[in-house]
Amino acid sequence: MNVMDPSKREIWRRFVQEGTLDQARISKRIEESWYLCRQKNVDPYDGKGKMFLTGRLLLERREKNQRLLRCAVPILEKLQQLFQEIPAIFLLIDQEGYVLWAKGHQQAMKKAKEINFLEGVKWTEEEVGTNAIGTALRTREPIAVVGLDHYAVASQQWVCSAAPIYDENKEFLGIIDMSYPIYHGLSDAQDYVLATIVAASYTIEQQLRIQQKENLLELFRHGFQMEDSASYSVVCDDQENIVWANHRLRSFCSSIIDQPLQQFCQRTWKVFSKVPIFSSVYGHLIGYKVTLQKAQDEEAFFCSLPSFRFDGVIGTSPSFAAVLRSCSKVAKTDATVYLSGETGTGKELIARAIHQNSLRKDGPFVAVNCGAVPKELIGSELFGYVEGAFTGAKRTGYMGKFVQAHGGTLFLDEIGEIPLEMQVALLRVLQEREVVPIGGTKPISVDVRVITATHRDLYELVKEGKLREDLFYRLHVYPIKLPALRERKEDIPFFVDYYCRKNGWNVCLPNSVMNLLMDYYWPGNIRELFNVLERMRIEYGEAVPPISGIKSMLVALKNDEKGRGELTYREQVEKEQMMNMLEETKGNISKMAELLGISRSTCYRKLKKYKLI
Ligand SMILES: Nc1ncnc2c1ncn2[C@@H]1O[C@H](COP(=O)(O)OP(=O)(O)OP(=O)(O)O)[C@@H](O)[C@H]1O
Repeated sequence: MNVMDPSKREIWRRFVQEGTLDQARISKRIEESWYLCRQKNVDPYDGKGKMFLTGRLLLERREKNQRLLRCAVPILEKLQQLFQEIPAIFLLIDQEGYVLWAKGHQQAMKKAKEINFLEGVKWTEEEVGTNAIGTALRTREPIAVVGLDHYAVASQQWVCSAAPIYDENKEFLGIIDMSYPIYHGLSDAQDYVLATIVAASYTIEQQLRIQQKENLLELFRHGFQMEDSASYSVVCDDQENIVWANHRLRSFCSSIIDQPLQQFCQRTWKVFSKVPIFSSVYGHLIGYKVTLQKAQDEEAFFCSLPSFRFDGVIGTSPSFAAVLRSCSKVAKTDATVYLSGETGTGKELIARAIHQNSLRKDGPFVAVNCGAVPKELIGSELFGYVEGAFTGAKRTGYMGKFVQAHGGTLFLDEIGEIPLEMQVALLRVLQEREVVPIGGTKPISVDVRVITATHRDLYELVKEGKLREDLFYRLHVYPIKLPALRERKEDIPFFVDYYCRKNGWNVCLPNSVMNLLMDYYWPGNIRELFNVLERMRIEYGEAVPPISGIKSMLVALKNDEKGRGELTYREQVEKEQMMNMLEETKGNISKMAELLGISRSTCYRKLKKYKLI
């Protein structure tokens, strides 16, 4: 049918004025659309665009459709060049009918402006009546709408051809359109124009597929770099669908690929870090590198202990879960707790957790490392002294740790280091709940819960004659044994995650490094593990640490440890103190001796003994 066919105007007039339609003279698609427009109360005498997106909203919509724009715009621009003699415009429309992009011949753009056929306008059947864009949007089929096929007068001077675009998953993305005001040079050319538009939409779809494959390859490349990561790592596309998962995660869950990240995580996993990945060719966002953490075990554990709070790593080991279970039971009571466990296993942290979960939580928590206090001062440190009690005593006297802890908890670490003569006094305080400061006569009542700890077996100390048996029974009321780190190796990755999170260390530790950490003996336990991680952080920053470097770090540590093994606990504490002083005074021995309150020659002797000079 000729675009100018005058009989068509009569068909249209009779439909909009009298409601009758000569169906033989009009295509099925147009007929269907006209009825729809009438049902939706579209004004046939208007049809100009009315619904616009403002600048920011349009930008957001373009952002959302950037993938489509990136593939379609170069092809539409190519078409425009090919048709440059013709006063036409080319448009890209999103899934909801908003014009994302429009460009064309100046003359056609001017005419389009008169009917608000511009970027940002909503060009659907409901808004402007039957038109190629709106009808293709509804039917998802290519269509040419010519002159009086348009339901509303505003577009009746136009010939428009539109075709839908689908992505690789057959999902509808939008429409491309070529429109021109009725033009004699192109009469009856609408079929050819439509064919061109359909071919262009096919080319865009191919381009989308190619880019999708390129992006996927790039995402995989990022994934392969994390294959050996000791953490649980995934790579997602820009829509946050998982496209790749590392070996460690795949060994947990085999059907992870293609799942939306959020759906996969649910309550079992937590996102630990999420780093965007940009295309190396076009620079746009193509996905994310995501590190996950297991949430399930901690959550499951807390479900069974809803009221116990522990601000540290729990992990998945049954041995530590048992420790926390005991803590949650005893925390509610006032019983004296005895914590045993090697150095650095978290005894102090557990003592604090018991305090924080007890009724005394608003009172003080006072910790004393009995092994670090000179033997002759332990009495005054614990029980205090009155003014002028001994030479060198403070003029004001000193409130001992028992009194300081009144209403709260006193944590006596390395209780085995308390000299025997002081143990009698300690026993009395524990029995009477009163302290008499050194040099004083008046007892002071103290309401203190006592938690003690040693890194040695308490009963061995009794057998060796270093601990009074009666004191042993006073202290050994509720014993809790903390497992060594080597007995809870499965928790090491959780400690590593915890350390990284706490220190903002964004590193990808390969499996080989994590295996080394898990195989090490860890005589210094958690404290030592954190020290090693600290060294790794200083040495390698966010670069992947080489296995050889970590190996030699651990060998050096082992050698250090051998030397330390020959020292008593007190000597170890002293050595550590001297090392710190040496650093603080920058090797000035006179100053060091002065600070330590010992003679220069004693200082020399001790430095030699500990092989520090
Ligand atoms: N479960 C845990 N989660 C996080 N950090 C922990 C945990 N357990 C221990 N740590 C950390 O390890 C280090 C050693 O812990 P802590 O001082 O409590 O051990 P300890 O057994 O009392 O050591 P020592 O016997 O040498 O006094 C501390 O930095 C502590 O914060």
